Amino acid sequence: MKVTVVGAGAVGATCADNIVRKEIAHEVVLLDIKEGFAEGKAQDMMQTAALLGFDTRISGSTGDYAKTANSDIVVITSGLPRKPGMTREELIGTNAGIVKGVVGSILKYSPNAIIIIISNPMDTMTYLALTASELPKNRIIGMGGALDSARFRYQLSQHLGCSPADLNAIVVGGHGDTTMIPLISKATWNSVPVTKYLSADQQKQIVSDTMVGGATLTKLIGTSAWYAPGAAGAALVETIARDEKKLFTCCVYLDGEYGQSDICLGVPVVIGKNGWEKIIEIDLNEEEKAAFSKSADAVRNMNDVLKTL
Ligand SMILES: NC(=O)C1=CN([C@@H]2O[C@H](COP(=O)(O)OP(=O)(O)OC[C@H]3O[C@@H](n4cnc5c(N)ncnc54)[C@H](O)[C@@H]3O)[C@@H](O)[C@H]2O)C=CC1
Ligand SMILES: O=C([O-])CC(=O)C(=O)O
Repeated sequence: MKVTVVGAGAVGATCADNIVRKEIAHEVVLLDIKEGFAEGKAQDMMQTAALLGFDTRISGSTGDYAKTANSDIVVITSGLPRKPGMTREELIGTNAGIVKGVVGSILKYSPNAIIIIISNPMDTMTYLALTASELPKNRIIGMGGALDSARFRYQLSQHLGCSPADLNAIVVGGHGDTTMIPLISKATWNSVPVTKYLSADQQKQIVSDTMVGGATLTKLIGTSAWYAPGAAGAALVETIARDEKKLFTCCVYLDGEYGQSDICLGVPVVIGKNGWEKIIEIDLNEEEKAAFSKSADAVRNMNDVLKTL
């Protein structure tokens, strides 16, 4: 199994580090356009092998896509992160060109790769990657919901005083401050609905803190987060590499599911060796359905911006 991570910045390097530590692939290539940056980070990670005892090989490359040839999975993290006060959507002008170029270069050398998109605005970048590449829809996966769901479980665990591992909770819809939908009505703590233990005010707080999870960290750190985003990217790589058939919320192409078409949006999917293999349609209540449709409208408006660039 060979994995390429494009973008050796905060998210890309963390994702690669998780992949090598867990020996998810036998070979990892880290690629960046900044001269020497990916090579340096790869060497630094490789020097942890003797300390941590893993056998994965990681190497770096400055823009030489030949080194990524025959990758099974490619994670795209290249592009600008937002600064405090910005929305993810504001990154579209710069990141669309980067993502489109990277997808083209990757496919020249790895025509069979499954591609995971992390660069923001992620829902629109996933749609762009799919429409520009014309790959089968199952091979393009946007990473956002896996992260947002982990943040939702974190927020719930803080209020419930429990382990996030004992919680089952997902976020669907877009990966934007106002477009994501934490499904609190469906969240359970060891199969008991969490709503049984939380006041209406607490529930409201948890939902809104989850939605601005990325913005909150961007304000605290000065740039956007990377530990959980990198770990979420690696979790998707692991599920594909090991054909685990795990359920994650991912941004995938909808063709009538959830009442939406010609859009990539976050829904629960089964992930395995073929990429995303099956969309799971859960029953949303009226409020959740309305939120999903509003989220789709906002993402569709961003997709329309692509035509003007
Ligand atoms: N979908 C999600 O859940 C998340 C998305 N993100 C997004 O991921 C992206 C990366 O974030 P960070 O790693 O924090 O940024 P960063 O600035 O630390 O790293 C980005 C890297 O991309 C490289 N790059 C730029 N153009 C490139 C090209 N054409 N080819 C190869 N490499 C190129 C840069 O040199 C830089 O090293 C941002 O767009 C950010 O908004 C970040 C966190 C979560
Ligand atoms: O907040 C950002 O801009 C980066 C991101 O998508 C996240 O951490 O959720």
